[in-house]
Amino acid sequence: MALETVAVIGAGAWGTALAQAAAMAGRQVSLHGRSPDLASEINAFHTNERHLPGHALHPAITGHADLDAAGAADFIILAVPAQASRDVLESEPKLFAGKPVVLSAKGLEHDTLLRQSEILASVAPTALPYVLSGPSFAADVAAGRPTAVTLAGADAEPLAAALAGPTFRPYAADDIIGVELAGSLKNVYALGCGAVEGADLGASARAAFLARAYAEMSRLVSALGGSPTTLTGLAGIGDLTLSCTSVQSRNYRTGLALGRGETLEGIGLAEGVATAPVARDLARKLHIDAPLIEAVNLLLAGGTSISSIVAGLMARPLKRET
Ligand SMILES: NC(=O)C1=CN([C@@H]2O[C@H](COP(=O)(O)OP(=O)(O)OC[C@H]3O[C@@H](n4cnc5c(N)ncnc54)[C@H](OP(=O)(O)O)[C@@H]3O)[C@@H](O)[C@H]2O)C=CC1
Ligand SMILES: O=C(CO)COP(=O)(O)O
Repeated sequence: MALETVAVIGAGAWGTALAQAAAMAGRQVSLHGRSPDLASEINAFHTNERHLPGHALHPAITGHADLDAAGAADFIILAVPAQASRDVLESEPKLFAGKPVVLSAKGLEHDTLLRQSEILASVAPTALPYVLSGPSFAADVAAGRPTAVTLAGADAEPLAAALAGPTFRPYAADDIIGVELAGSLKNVYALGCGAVEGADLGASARAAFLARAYAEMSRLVSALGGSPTTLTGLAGIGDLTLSCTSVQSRNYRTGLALGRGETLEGIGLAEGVATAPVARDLARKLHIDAPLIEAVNLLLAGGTSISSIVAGLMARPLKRET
């Protein structure tokens, strides 16, 4: 199967960074947003100042304000926010039929509780699903800083090779479920870790939160059919650590602001806010103990102080560490 040309749908920070990585890997890239002004900016100036300021984009990237040119691409990368993926897929389902589609949003769908690959399967059942996840900030990828990610799907090696460059290293994997859940859940935990920091609860509390988040995530991944081994890799502990410790993460910064009692304006997309109630509902449905996801939901709902949320967590019955 030819993998020379790629259409990246979603010209936000991540879509633009992945377009840059694909172009640096030698691919011809069409980058599809929804603003004619942005398409003109990409074509005339090779920049995306709104979503990825300060980066010179590779000349192999062309900007588009519709999906017309995407049909000719050998494979597609979908990079719109998790709650927008269905709309985009449903707007042009034939575009995805029979093609490799790399899903890169990190979130679970409201109401349906579906993962991104489940949404793709429901809209375009013949599409070939792949999931790209792992510790990778758009600005780092676009700047050509060394980044390693997981690319999960059937026989993912050729696609990994098509995206690999001197500074972008995808590792092929099989476990779509585990990789998707890890990418989605880490955003919820990043909110919690940010809040721990924002409320000045200390570095010990943050490390405890991170370790217990890993244990909780392992329970959920196992119960939902993923492999806990996936969590030992880039998409698991790699991304959880990055997002729970770096102020570059919008989810972490959102948690920081919540912990400090500040407003959330200007931080940008924090996928964990939409995914937190979905993760809670999934855990409850499966009778999985998920106290940290419950705690983050309490925090997001407002009306309960952080100190009483933390007191509730600390007062839970003592148990063996599993
Ligand atoms: N930024 C990062 O470092 C990383 C992000 N991700 C994931 O990538 C996904 C996208 O995030 P990111 O690019 O950062 O977000 P941004 O906010 O930077 O960009 C979102 C993009 O999606 C477009 N969009 C929003 N809603 C719709 C819609 N309904 N239909 C079509 N297009 C839409 C926006 O268009 P418009 O500009 O017109 O509003 C914008 O181009 C998220 O799931 C995130 O978790 C994953 C790894 C790293
Ligand atoms: O997923 C990311 C890094 O791997 C980006 O994190 P934020 O969406 O929290 O900025």
